[in-house]
Amino acid sequence: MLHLKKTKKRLPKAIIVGVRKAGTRALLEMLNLHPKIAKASSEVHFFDIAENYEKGLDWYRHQMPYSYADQITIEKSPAYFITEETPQRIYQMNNTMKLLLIVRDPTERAISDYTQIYSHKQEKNKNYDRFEDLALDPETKEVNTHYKAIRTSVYHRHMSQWLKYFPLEQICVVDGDKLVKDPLPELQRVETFLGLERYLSNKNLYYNASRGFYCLRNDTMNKCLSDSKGRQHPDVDPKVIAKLHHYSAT
Ligand SMILES: Nc1ncnc2c1ncn2[C@@H]1O[C@H](COP(=O)(O)OS(=O)(=O)O)[C@@H](OP(=O)(O)O)[C@H]1O
Repeated sequence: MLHLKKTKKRLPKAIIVGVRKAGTRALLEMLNLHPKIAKASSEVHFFDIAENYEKGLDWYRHQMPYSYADQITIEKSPAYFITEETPQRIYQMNNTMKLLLIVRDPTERAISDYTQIYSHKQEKNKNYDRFEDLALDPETKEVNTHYKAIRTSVYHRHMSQWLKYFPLEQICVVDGDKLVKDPLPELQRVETFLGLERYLSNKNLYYNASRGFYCLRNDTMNKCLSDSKGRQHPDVDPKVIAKLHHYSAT
């Protein structure tokens, strides 16, 4: 009881705003190994879903974990990054909010996004188009810039909305490809950005060869992320990949 008295639900001081399929869950879970971080377990979707936003800040606070005064509450909702209203809404709540954005090679991210939807369709025994057929315009055979998985990967377009409200110093961009290969340096950059003492070390991370990813450990547990992370991507026609790479680079 005494313990509970010291804790309460607090609004986040940092938010992982996206990008979907870039490693948002890995980033949140890894940061949560730090004793000064308290994470909201599920995606809250407060700022991007009108129905939730209308419930107000008390509702939002209620979705947060209990935390001590010296902890940083953090939530992740990857759809925030691409939802136009979100930057202004976060700014209105707290213009000192620290924003974390994790990105990944845009073409790989688009294929990962496709793979998630494909896998959900398969679970329901539904057919789904090939990635190539969605990613290219059926007539011109050029990149289909209307396809959502491709639009989401145009990071600079979404970023410009955030920069209308927040200075770059308030946005920490994490390299999702580096977080997969060698997570600690990325995590240490985030610790510094959040004003936290260095705590995370290689003791908190171990490579699991069968998963092909780093997994997490502290004094009481060790765990890998769920199987929905690290799905096998389809073999995509290299010509389509080349077109997408070219599109991202221009
Ligand atoms: N340590 C570790 N373990 C497992 N997975 C890891 C890890 N680090 C990064 N990733 C990558 O995270 C990708 C999923 O990204 P998100 O968590 O942002 O997806 S989601 O938007 O919340 O659905 C997921 O993408 P896919 O491989 O395409 O499934 C992973 O590559």
